[in-house]
Amino acid sequence: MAGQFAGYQNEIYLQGYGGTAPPFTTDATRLEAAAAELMGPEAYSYVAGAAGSGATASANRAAFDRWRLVPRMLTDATERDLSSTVLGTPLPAPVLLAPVGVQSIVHADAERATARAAAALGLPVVLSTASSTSIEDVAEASGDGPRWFQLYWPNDPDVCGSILSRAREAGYTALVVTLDTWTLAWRPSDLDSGYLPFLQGEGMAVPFSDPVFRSRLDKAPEDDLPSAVLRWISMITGTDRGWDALAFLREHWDGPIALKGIQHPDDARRAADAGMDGVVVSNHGGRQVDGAVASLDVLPEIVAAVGDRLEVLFDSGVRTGADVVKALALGARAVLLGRPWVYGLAHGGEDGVRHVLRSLLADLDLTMGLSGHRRITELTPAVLRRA
Ligand SMILES: Cc1cc2nc3c(=O)[nH]c(=O)nc-3n(C[C@H](O)[C@H](O)[C@H](O)COP(=O)(O)O)c2cc1C
Ligand SMILES: CC(C)CC(=O)C(=O)O
Repeated sequence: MAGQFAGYQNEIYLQGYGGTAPPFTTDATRLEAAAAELMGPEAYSYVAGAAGSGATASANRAAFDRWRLVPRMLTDATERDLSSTVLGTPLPAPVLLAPVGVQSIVHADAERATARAAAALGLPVVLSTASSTSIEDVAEASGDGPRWFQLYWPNDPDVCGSILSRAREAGYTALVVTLDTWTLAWRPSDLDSGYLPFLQGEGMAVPFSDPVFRSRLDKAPEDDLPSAVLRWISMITGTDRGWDALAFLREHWDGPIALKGIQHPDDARRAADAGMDGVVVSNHGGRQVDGAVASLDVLPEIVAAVGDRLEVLFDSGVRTGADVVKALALGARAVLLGRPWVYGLAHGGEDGVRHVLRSLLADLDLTMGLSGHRRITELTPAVLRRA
């Protein structure tokens, strides 16, 4: 197990990085800057953008900086095993690819490239309902790789049931239900450019390939795109459903279910009361409520509230190996990574995503070892100090 991921460091040095594999950097900030040059300005603004003033997106990063690792010496951490099981899925490391919609605006290979890169490393993709590739096509690209499905919850029960059964059929094992985006937030950069990918039919592969959704339309999407898009958007927006409605999902999904976008311990308790298997503590990477609390700042209290009843996953702001260690030490069972691999996709399709993931895993592996930790279970709040 020694160097299972850290070996990528040697590979990079040996090939004289500067280098042969895209995207030519291992640093999250430079990666984003280089992606900005490659992507169209609208697509870049959409991916990088945040709600409002960007206060929550910045707060997500600042929260990591308030915690520091305290490395231990002579612990014999040369042999390391980062493996873990998350919502029933055995993983080589507790890292997942966060659900990210409309990947066709970033690279022509879109979700297929991402699925292949993740499968090569044994990390799960969480396929977005707003995917630009169908559930079945991504499953094929993912092959034997682990895959989960993220639901934007249609208020038409038959459409919802149809999408869920397709995902189960296609081998997606866990369901992530996103609750924080029942309507899009105020996003100034997209508003200023008037850019909303969905209105151009991007990110519609899941509903448009669904026979039950299609039966709800007067005209097929191929004949009347705007009406089909608006019909779908009207199905997934609104908060007409309450906590009781989770019973429907429990009935229609026989695998684990996690609720994404949880930021308050009482909501986490309600998730547990509703028989959910997990929550994802997340503020959607600062893309929804501007001024919302940093995701990492609420993680400890949510773990304290429900950590013994369900699995607490985490996202928003993870950029480095040390960030992963900090979130796991504060009680996260696993972390989801968002924007960085999307920038990798922009750079080099499958190779770019793989490079970003391998870089993060190598950094995580080395940070664990150099801090004196051999296993994920050794990460507790005791390995951190407040800065
Ligand atoms: C371009 C983009 C599209 C996203 N699409 C979805 C989506 O379809 N479903 C979802 O639950 N979250 C979506 N998210 C949110 C991510 O799953 C995740 O919560 C967030 O990106 C994590 O923050 P990070 O980017 O700082 O790592 C999206 C994020 C971005 C940047
Ligand atoms: C609204 C979604 C379809 C995409 C999303 O989650 C996002 O842009 O943050």
